[in-house]
Amino acid sequence: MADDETGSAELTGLRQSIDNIDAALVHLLAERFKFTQQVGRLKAATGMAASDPEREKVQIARLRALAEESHLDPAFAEKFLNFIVAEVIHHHQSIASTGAIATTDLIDDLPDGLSTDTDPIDA
Ligand SMILES: O=C(O)C(=O)C[C@]1(C(=O)O)C=C[C@@H](O)C=C1
Repeated sequence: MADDETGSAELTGLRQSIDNIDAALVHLLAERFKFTQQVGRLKAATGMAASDPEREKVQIARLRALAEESHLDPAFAEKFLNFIVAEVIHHHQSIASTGAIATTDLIDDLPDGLSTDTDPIDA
């Protein structure tokens, strides 16, 4: 087989694994947002604040340590968590003020390189 054919077959195989992982990430995020939606309802019903900076500090420290163990850039892990948590807080605020997650809500201050124009919850 010519080198370019070998390379292209290998690329296809690698992309299959990447696609599987991307699918798993979407499923995991969907489950996470289902749970945070319940947290948002609980917080709204009991008058708790949407955000909890102390909890976030613990989560960031834990994820940075896990990232280091796994040879993932800890700064990326922190940025990724912050991105998700910012969206969750937005949802919590929507639930508290309207009783529902506003699908038109967008995050304005995204970390560099991250952007969204859709809501992660397909409610
Ligand atoms: O644990 C909470 O209190 C949440 O609201 C969940 C969550 C998260 O997404 O992990 C979101 C916002 C808080 O600031 C901290 C954590």
